Amino acid sequence: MKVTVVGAGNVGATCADVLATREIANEIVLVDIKEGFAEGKALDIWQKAPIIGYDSRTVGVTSDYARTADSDVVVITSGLPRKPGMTRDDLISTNAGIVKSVTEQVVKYSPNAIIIIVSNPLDVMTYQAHLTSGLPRNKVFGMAGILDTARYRAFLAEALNVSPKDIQAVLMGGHGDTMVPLPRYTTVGGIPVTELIGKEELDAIVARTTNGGGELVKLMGTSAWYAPGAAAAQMVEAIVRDQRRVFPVCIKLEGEYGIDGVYLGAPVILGKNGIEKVIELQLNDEEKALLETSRGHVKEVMDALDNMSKASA
Ligand SMILES: NC(=O)C1=CN([C@@H]2O[C@H](COP(=O)(O)OP(=O)(O)OC[C@H]3O[C@@H](n4cnc5c(N)ncnc54)[C@H](O)[C@@H]3O)[C@@H](O)[C@H]2O)C=CC1
Ligand SMILES: O=C([O-])CC(=O)C(=O)O
Repeated sequence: MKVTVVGAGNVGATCADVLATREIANEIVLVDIKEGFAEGKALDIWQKAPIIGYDSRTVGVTSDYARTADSDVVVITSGLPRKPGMTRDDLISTNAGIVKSVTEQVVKYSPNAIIIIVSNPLDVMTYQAHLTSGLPRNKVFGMAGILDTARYRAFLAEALNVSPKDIQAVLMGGHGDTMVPLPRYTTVGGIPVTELIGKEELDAIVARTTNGGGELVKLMGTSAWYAPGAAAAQMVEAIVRDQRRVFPVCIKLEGEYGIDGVYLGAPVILGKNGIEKVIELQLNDEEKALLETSRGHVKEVMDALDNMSKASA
């Protein structure tokens, strides 16, 4: 299996490192626009192989997409991260151009690849990649839900003093302030979380999760990368190993949840064809209202992208 990761910065290099360390693909190509940067990161990861003990090969290139040809999966992380005081949406004008030009090169050399978008604003950059690639929705989708639920699971594990492995959770909606955590679907070793934690503490954890990216931006001056890179690698693994994992993923909804043509997080089955199935939960009225708010917000940003594209045409 051949996997390309575009953007050799914090998230892209971490993703490539997890892919190599866990031998998820035997060939991993890292691409960046900055001269020599991807080459250096790939070489460093390859030099870690004898120490940790893996044989996945990492190769770095500067904008040489011919070297990415016939990739099975491509992860796009290229683009600016936000700084304190910014929202993810503030990145739209710069990152839309980057995601567009990168996607053009990716599909030119790997027309059959499955594309996973990571660049922000996530839902709208996934829309951009879909517009540029012309790929069906099962082959171009975004990473956010695994990260958002991982944060939520980590906070809960700390509060309950249990292993994060035993916390199962799903969330929906856009990757931003309007994300829709679903505590009703959270279990701890099969036990509904509401039996183990009080409402006030759970509400505080949900609120911290919603602001999970912002908390790290404030602490570090740039956004997170260890968990995001690992989350993207976990999606690649589900695809290349045809695991049929159930994850929340950003996908174009086509009638599910009564929503058509908007990119939002929803639970799916992820396997060798990319998105194998969108799972429809029976949301209650409160959850439906939160999802509607999220839909409205993401649609506004999608419309802003359409207007930007018209203005520059
Ligand atoms: N979906 C999610 O949950 C998350 C998304 N992100 C987003 O991922 C993106 C990357 O974040 P970081 O890795 O921290 O940023 P970074 O600045 O460390 O790395 C970005 C890399 O993209 C490269 N790049 C820029 N234009 C390019 C082009 N045209 N072709 C190839 N490479 C290009 C840059 O040279 C840089 O090395 C940001 O947009 C960030 O907001 C970050 C964390 C989580
Ligand atoms: O917060 C950011 O800008 C990066 C991101 O999407 C996250 O870490 O959730």
